[in-house]
Amino acid sequence: MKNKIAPSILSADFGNFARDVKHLETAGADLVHIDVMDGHFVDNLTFGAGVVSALRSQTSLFFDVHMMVENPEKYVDDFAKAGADSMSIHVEATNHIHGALQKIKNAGMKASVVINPGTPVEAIKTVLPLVDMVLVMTVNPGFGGQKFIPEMMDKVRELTQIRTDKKLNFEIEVDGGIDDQTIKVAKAAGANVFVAGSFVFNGEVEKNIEKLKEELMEKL
Ligand SMILES: O=C(CO)[C@H](O)[C@H](O)COP(=O)(O)O
Repeated sequence: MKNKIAPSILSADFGNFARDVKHLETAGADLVHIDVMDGHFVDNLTFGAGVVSALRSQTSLFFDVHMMVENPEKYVDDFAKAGADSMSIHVEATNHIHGALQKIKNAGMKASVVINPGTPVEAIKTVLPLVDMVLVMTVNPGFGGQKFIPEMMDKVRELTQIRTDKKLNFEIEVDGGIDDQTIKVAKAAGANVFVAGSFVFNGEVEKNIEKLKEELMEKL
């Protein structure tokens, strides 16, 4: 599967949000990772569909929206209208994960399921045939700048094996603490979509994305 770098705009300059998002295209990003937080599912608040809609005109890059909100199924139509290309929802955030993923697909977006560090792969086994991507959190969600949890790689390896055994096609994304070292560990385990916030936005964005891509090309 193609390796993709997905900068998390949680670490962008909120005072120059449009400029930072626009810049990601020329800086070599493959996706824009957009962290939506509601102050309930996680202890932080960010932005909603209105901001996504405003950013849509800034770039043609794929909008990978990560919903850290309770009952995300309530917002599917709003984000589809705002121009989201995919919506990732937590299995821990809804009683209706299968129906919520179907709703996302019916709204014309790619559907992705997310598991927190404390949640086993077992919890999402029944929806794997339905999803375009699985997001394995490599930190507890809510804040950027946390340390990568290496034990999560067992889950990435387990998902890679299930995908082969069941002949499924979902991508595997990792999110949290991804830098020029941990990206290699995640790739070796089987991930192909790498979310990086602080590593990308701390310093020169082009150089940081280039560094991550170089590390992906290195032989392990
Ligand atoms: O989902 C997130 C937090 O909940 C962020 O996308 C993630 O933490 C990225 O930030 P960093 O690369 O700084 O760890």
